[in-house]
Amino acid sequence: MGCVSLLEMKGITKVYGTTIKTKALGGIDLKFETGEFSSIIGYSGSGKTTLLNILGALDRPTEGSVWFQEGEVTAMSDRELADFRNRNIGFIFQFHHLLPEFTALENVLIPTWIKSHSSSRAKEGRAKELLELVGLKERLNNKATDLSGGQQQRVAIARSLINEPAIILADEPTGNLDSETTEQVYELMREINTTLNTAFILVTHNDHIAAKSDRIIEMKDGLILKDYLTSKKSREKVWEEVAPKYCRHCYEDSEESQLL
Ligand SMILES: Nc1ncnc2c1ncn2[C@@H]1O[C@H](COP(=O)(O)OP(=O)(O)OP(=O)(O)O)[C@@H](O)[C@H]1O
Repeated sequence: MGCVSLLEMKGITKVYGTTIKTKALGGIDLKFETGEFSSIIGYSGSGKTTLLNILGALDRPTEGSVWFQEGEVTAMSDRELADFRNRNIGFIFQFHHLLPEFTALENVLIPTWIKSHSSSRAKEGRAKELLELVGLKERLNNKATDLSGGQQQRVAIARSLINEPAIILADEPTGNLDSETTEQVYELMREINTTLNTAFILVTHNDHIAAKSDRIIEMKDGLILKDYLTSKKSREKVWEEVAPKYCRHCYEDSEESQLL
């Protein structure tokens, strides 16, 4: 049984631990399509990161299956998984995991050291183009440690794109950035989404970013509480419903907002 969506999970559960067990995901079915820009939201401990890690084949579910187009990801060996991830999925994390002593250009090229289909000159050319796309044309040869937090995250975004993945998974990509840089990083992800048709799935606590997504998936206790497919027109309406729980600015003093 294949799948026609870009990425699909069927009946996914995840239990951590052997003696003390924590059920992080309680049976999830989700489909993601090419070019979708989705945000996963929910309180701390609701299972967002666990879900993202399973979607990205960084972790295996306890039960259920994950499909990428026609192939079953959960049936792959660890070696096949590593190759699958490298070819199809880009990752952006809150802490960008750049190699500090390497330049911006070298950091972007790291994923290509494993996947070597094109010539190194072509790859370097593409890495330079991507660094230009993220506004770092003048910083190619700066070491990662000599860049600001926002610039480092831009390098991480360029790096996530180097193997032309169909999908980018981002866990709190703006978690440690100020609001202006957050907005710039969001705009950049959107530009990539529209120009390259790359699907994005973000785990975010940032209500501005979630509010602008095409789709908002709300999790609670390891389950999908709601899955809002929004058009530009309906986005405001959806957010009016979701915001009372997640919008820090609207409900700064509420007990629930402290959990975010
Ligand atoms: N490696 C692990 N071992 C044991 N339990 C874990 C592990 N990772 C997560 N959990 C538990 O699984 C549940 C879901 O965690 P997860 O990190 O997916 O939630 P989250 O919604 O991403 O939270 P946050 O917003 O705080 O990052 C939580 O109860 C958490 O304590």
